[in-house]
Amino acid sequence: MAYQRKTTEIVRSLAYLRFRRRLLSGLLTMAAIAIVVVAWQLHTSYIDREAGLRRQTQHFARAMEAHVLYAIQFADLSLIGFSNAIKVLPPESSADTISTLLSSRSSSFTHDFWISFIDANGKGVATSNQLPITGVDYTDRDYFLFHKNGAGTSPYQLYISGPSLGKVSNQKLLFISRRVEDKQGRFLGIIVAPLDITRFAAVFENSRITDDVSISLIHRNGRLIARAPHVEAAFNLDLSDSILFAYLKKTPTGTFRAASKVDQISRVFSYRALDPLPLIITVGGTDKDAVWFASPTFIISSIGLALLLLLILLSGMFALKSYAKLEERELRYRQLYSSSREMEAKLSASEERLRLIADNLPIMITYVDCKERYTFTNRLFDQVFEISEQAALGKSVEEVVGPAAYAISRPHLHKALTGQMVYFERPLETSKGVRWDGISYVPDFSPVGQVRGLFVMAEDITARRASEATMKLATLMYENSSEGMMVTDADGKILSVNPAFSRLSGYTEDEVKGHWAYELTSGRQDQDFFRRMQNALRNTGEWEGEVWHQNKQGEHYLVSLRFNAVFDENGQAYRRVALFCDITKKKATEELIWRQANFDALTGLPNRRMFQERMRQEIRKAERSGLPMALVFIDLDGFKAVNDTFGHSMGDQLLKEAANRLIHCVRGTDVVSRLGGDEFTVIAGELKDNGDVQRIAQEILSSLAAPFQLGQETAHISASIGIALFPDDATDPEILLKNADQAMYFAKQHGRNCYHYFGSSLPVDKSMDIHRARCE
Ligand SMILES: Nc1nc2c(ncn2[C@@H]2O[C@H](COP(=O)(O)OP(=O)(O)OP(=O)(O)O)[C@@H](O)[C@H]2O)c(=O)[nH]1
Repeated sequence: MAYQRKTTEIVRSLAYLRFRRRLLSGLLTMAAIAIVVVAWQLHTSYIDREAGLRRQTQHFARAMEAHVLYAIQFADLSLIGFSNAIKVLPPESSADTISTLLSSRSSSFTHDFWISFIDANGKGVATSNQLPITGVDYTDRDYFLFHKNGAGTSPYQLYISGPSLGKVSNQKLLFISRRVEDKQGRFLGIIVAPLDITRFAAVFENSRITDDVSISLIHRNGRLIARAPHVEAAFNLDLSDSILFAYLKKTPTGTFRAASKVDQISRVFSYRALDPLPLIITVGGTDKDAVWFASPTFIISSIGLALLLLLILLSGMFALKSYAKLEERELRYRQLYSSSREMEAKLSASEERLRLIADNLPIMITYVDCKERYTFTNRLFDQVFEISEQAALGKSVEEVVGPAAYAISRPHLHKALTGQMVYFERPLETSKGVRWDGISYVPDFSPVGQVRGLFVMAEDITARRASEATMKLATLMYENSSEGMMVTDADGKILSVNPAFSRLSGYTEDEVKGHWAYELTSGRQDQDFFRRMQNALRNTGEWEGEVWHQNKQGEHYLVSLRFNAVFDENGQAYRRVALFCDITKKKATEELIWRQANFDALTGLPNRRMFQERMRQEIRKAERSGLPMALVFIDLDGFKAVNDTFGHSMGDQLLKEAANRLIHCVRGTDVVSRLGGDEFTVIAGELKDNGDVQRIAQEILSSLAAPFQLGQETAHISASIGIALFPDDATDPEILLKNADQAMYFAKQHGRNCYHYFGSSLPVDKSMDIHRARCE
């Protein structure tokens, strides 16, 4: 996922960058075009303005030309008039005459110029304005030299000299002059009109429509005559090396752009050569006042361009933003689409998995809608109800489960449809018998909280029900058994006991729970006993036996105990069940019976039966050890008389005393028995010395011969003893007894109070070896 997302982001970024690059180049192209268009427009505007300026300066130049020509012509007319007048004056006319003549007409002159007459010698004669020029030498003036020398070439030519200061007036003047001749053509002098150039400058100044306009009157010799503005500074400035004169060589009128030599301002100059006069009018103009960047065209263009650029920028940004949004949306859609596809695939897989799970679950799963109709069933459901899913879908619960099962389900169904979770158990008749199901109804809520159906799960609990019944029975048995029961863990720690155990031991379950089972024992058994028990439990899981327990009151009681192990699925014993039964009384009864059967009730000695048993045992022992064994048969002598004399009970008392004395006469390993009446036996085993039996017999004879104190009475008896040896005298116990009896008989026959050996190798009579008791 992380890798995919990263990849998507990279793709998006690249696309975005590509779009941005293209957009940027498009916008830059548009901006460049807009700038070019605006620049072209501005340029056109500039050209137009320049052309306008040219036209304007040309127009001005023509106007100024007219003005200058008019001023020159006007002054020239006066020159011509005075020239003709002087010409006709008599030669002897004095300077005063000429002065009068000039003065007479001075009122008709404007203040722009006056008239002076200079004689043929270059001396000032008179002026129209009464300036004292008489006698002033003008021979150095160019106009004097021109007219004097050039008389032959063009005697009436108007001469315009360069600007200069008046010698008398000291004013800035432009001199126009004519030659004056008499009728014979002799040179009389020069008539000069000094023109006040400030007048020109004033006219020029007044004619300027804007401050940046310059109007100049220039002489052909390169000297600047009059100018507006800066007339003072510009006067007589030498412009002969300026570009104007370069143009003049090409054409008498024209326009060019150049920096003014006077104020260094770049202007468009239009010039006009006032041919044939040696004068040039220049009018220079700038668009300074109509500042180019303040011009409407420029402003509009600039604003338009700025707006256009802004628009381009904004549209670019908008386009970028829109693209980013679009891309983002597209990415989102793509992710959504992808995730929805993934989700769809997951859902499909999940649905398949769910179906797989549902079909393989060991429980029935269905979905029932609000109308109690199945919309989903799993395989087990179909198998149990022996119906295909297709057939089950759309069918009602009652139709599928049958009226009997439905009658049980209906109230639960209705309860679940109210929104409650329901669990109940229901039997179902199937073709395989009765099946019990634990059924859960889980309501399915719509997003608005309404129950729109039920998830139904039915678990087969037939076995559990049966097991529960068994358990119930087992519990009943456990609780009501007369046998004590105890459950421990594998190590013997008590987990539970039943009431019978409590009755038996006096302990309640709480008192023994958690204790070790061996704590109940009385301590009568040794460690070996418990070790054997543990081994048996470990090896077989079972043990059975009798154990002495101690109850709560401290009393010991014997229990018959049976341990059985309960194994887990791994075959390990994890519980042990013990059954207890108090056998103390039974055991006592058995003991009594046994004692009664095997012991003499009067003396407590083994009786004949026990004697025989012990005989067999001793014979086996003798056989194993190879040591001889002796059977000593004792019969009391004169006992009947004791009975008869002192009574039966005294007889009994004597018998008991006799038994006691016998026990004291024998070794600890020897067995003393009473065969009945006044007959006793001693089994003396493992005889290492032949004298052992003899010593016993002697001891018995003397012991029994001693008087018996029976209450207030004293009784005297003796004993006759017969001895038979194993294996010498017999190997069979019965024969051995018979032989011993027989030997005793012979002892009795031979005087009593003695013992006699039975010897099998001797004739009966002779084999009898009678021994008298020491007391004899
Ligand atoms: N007091 C008493 N007498 C018994 C018991 N059993 C048997 N007797 C009697 O013991 C006597 C035994 O008889 P005998 O052995 O002939 O008497 P005895 O006087 O010893 O005779 P000999 O053996 O020949 O010396 C009989 O009188 C029995 O009645 C018993 O348990 N108690």
